[in-house]
Amino acid sequence: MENSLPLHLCHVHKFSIIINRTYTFLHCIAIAFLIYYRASFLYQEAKTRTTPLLPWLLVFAGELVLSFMWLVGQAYRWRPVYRTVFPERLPEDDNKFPAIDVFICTADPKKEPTVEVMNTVLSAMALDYPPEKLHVYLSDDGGASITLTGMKEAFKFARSWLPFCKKYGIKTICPKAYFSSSEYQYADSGRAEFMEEKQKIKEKYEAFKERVLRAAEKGQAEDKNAQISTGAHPSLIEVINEKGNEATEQVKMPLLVYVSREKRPSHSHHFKAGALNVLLRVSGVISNSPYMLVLDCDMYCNDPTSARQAMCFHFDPKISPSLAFVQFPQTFHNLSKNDIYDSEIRSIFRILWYGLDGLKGPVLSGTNFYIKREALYGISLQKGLDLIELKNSFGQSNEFLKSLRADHKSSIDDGSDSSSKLLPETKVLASCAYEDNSKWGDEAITWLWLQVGFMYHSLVEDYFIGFKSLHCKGWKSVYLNPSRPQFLGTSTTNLNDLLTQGTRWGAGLAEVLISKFSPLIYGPPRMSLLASMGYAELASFPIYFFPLWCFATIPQLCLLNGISLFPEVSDSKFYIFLFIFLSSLSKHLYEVLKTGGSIRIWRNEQRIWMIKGVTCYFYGTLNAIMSKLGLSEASFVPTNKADDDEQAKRYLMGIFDFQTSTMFLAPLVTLTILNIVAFFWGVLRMIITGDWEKMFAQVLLSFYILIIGYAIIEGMFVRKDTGRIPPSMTILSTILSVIFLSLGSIVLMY
Ligand SMILES: O=c1ccn([C@@H]2O[C@H](COP(=O)(O)OP(=O)(O)O[C@H]3O[C@H](CO)[C@@H](O)[C@H](O)[C@H]3O)[C@@H](O)[C@H]2O)c(=O)[nH]1
Ligand SMILES: [Mn+2]
Repeated sequence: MENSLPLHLCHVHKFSIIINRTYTFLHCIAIAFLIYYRASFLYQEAKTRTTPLLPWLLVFAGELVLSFMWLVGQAYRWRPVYRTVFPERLPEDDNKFPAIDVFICTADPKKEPTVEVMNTVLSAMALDYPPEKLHVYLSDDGGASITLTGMKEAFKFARSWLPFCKKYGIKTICPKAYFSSSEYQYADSGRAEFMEEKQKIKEKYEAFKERVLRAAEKGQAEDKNAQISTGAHPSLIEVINEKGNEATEQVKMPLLVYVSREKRPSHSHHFKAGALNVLLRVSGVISNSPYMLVLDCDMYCNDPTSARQAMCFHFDPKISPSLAFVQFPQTFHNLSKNDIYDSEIRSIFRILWYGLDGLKGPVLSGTNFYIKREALYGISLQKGLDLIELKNSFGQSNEFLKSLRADHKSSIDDGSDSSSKLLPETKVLASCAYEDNSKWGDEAITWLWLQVGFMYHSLVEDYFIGFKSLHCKGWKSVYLNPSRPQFLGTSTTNLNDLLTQGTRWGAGLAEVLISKFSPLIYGPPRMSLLASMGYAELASFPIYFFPLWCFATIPQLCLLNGISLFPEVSDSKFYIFLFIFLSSLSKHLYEVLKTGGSIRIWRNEQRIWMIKGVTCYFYGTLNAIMSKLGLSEASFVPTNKADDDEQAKRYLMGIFDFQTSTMFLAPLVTLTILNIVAFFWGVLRMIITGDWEKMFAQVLLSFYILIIGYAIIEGMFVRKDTGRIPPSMTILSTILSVIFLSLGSIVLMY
């Protein structure tokens, strides 16, 4: 019986497909008309033209970029699919399950508080999976003693926490979340024994937390002058489970390993991708599980069943051979109902990934995925392998090379004491020099199979490896978004963090876009055109800066100079523009509403798209170009996961916090001022001349920008709190707009 029932189902959403394709068709026709209208202007004789060429060309270029983005984005709308799984149909015998290594990365104990990181560790240890098949590795790029101390404390607490979760079938397996959730308050509250035990565990948790916090305070003082500030430290690997204690242990515990790789200023450490590659090697010689779960340090497991859910796919012989990973969405515990910054990155996880799942599979999303080890090694482990080739690719460690053999038994399986025998080897594997003369992270395409691990080419290592090393090589992925969030993380909830993160993503994506791995060039020979288009839209996201800057400045400048850029309202061609404008807005609104959103969420998404477009996408593209020219170096500044009360409060109340750098504020405020001036001038002009048709489109555009960006006007003129836009910024931006207007008007005259 067991075998006849499917482990998972895939539903194609027919209704969405019909709506989406009809919309694509109609919008396409309208865009064709638009292009025809703009292009025919160029064939007019110069003398008969009523509009100067330059602004016309700029706006046309902006429209072309927008149309291109829209077109490649249709890939996501072509065939969205939704999946369900039936973990209860998996084999009952624990022995049949493959082992899983969990990789958790942390980098900076100041930005990533140790107690939170340990909560993630504890939640991963408490996954509903045979404990002897679960191995949890924490990579500590900060090399901070507090993290190691924290792990030892966490392990002690896990001895009580894991049995408690198991005994009572606790769903919220992250202790911090559990003790502040309703599951704690109400579940099973009738049973005295349960309540008593729960109280005891809570006390133990509090004590654990206290110890870690105290150690952190002490550690901060010690670390101040030590290695952590220089970013250099030797490698340190420690297996936390004390050997010999196992017999006395009441419950079996998953293996817990601390890994801090060596860091030297002379060696580029390649940020998270570098950390993950070290984890791959170290775990390779210790547990060598065929599957891995990758987690950011702030992404805790919110449900014990994700591993079994993922296995529903990895167990299916029909799709398993080509399946690289199962991706769960990133979901967050700190979101406000009025998510003004779109911290949820809503469209990605609620719309786009379903679309890709119907083509080739979702993009690897950095965290929350169960991936096959073999897919990351870039070779088929079954085949006979040449030793020299292997050393050239994987480095010199014989122990590690042994782990590549299909018949290899990991040191854990064969019962040998991993901590004493293998630790010297793991130190070598975690050293800076190990990757010299190897293919780890290498993006060269000299020989198709010669790339190993996570790629170093881009700051969005997740996107890049998913594209280049997995999907382009024929691997597939699936997207699973069950109604109960399986993982919950901390999202950026203030403007400064959001834009800093956005700039990093923008730079990473633009890096890929302008490289030889640009999805539209590198993709189509290796995967379907539609899937390449999906990847291309993401990679091109940063270039939204161009149309957004054009549309926030050129029509306004022209308006102030009495130059019309769009057809008059009485001209039938005006309706092409109106149709395109309204059709894109309403399609966006439809998608938001269909996925459970509201008009307010739609407004928030429009606004944050504009804000990011003129700031971080612009700077991201700039960074990518600079680093391509060798003028600057990439940097990965981890986001802040410690809460700032004042900023968090503002976010929860839906109020923008403008405490960010001039670099981000100046463009926002300048463009807003420019649009205020243009709008009022335009209205005045309409009233005075009585001719409202000629400039209607331009006035409407400014009006739209102003109502969507009203929060900025409020920040400048209405608010008095510390999160407002400082008056000095308003003055600076006014000066900038005057300069822009004067220079622009001079250029327009020629
Ligand atoms: O040198 C570094 C820098 C970062 N990290 C870790 O990488 C993770 C992600 O960093 P975070 O600061 O949270 O960045 P986000 O922008 O929130 O991360 C998103 O974007 C990254 C790519 O830019 C992906 O790797 C992440 O999975 C994705 O959640 C965290 O666990 C960090 O500790 C390291 O291990 N080493
Ligand atoms: Mn993060």
